[in-house]
Amino acid sequence: MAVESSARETGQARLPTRWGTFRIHGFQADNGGEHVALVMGDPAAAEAPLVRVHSECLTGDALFSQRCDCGPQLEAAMQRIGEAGEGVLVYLRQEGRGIGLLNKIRAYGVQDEAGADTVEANEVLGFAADARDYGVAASMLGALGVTAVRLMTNNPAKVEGLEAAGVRVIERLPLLAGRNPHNHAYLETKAAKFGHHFEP
Ligand SMILES: Nc1nc2c(ncn2[C@@H]2O[C@H](COP(=O)(O)OP(=O)(O)OP(=O)(O)O)[C@@H](O)[C@H]2O)c(=O)[nH]1
Ligand SMILES: [Zn+2]
Repeated sequence: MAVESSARETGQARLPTRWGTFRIHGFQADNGGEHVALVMGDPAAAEAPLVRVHSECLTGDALFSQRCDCGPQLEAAMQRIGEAGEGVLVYLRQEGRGIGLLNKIRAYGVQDEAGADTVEANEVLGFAADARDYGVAASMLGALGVTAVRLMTNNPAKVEGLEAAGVRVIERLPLLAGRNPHNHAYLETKAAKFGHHFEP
């Protein structure tokens, strides 16, 4: 995926959900990528609003896959923003840690057939273990008037990536949801190889 460094807003609308009514803002990245941000309250006026930067996972977010923890994390983040009455969910279309949906499915196949873990499978296919870039997320937050955040994530590379892109991460808030027998080994690999924090 070509590196995306900035995005411009293309339109916005009401988005009622189970957790309250957000405004959905559409963004187009400089390489044509399409991303959205769900906004509740007036995060631009807050010192450091609650923010989730969520990487697209069609299988987990929309198709109820239990191979990962993405769907329950997405729900938990939206619930927490709804309870707070203020915050931003940046939904980044960086499927499969940036390699895309079809390559992620190939990587799942390598995991199933060759016993590779999530990192090894990407490497077998010639990809970086994590090909994501957070420049576009920083650009979207900036367009929404947000420069400092309380970030819901377990991933230290996401904190570093956002800070390198100019977002001040005041606090990291754990987002523990959706552990199950099918994703246990995947989550252990994330902790061992990417340093994800899974302590409560
Ligand atoms: N290439 C690849 N991508 C995967 C795999 N499993 C999940 N993903 C993708 O990984 C991304 C989510 O990354 P995670 O590492 O689970 O979580 P994170 O966003 O880095 O960290 P959190 O903020 O704590 O959720 C989504 O884009 C998923 O589609 C896999 O086995 N291979
Ligand atoms: Zn997932």
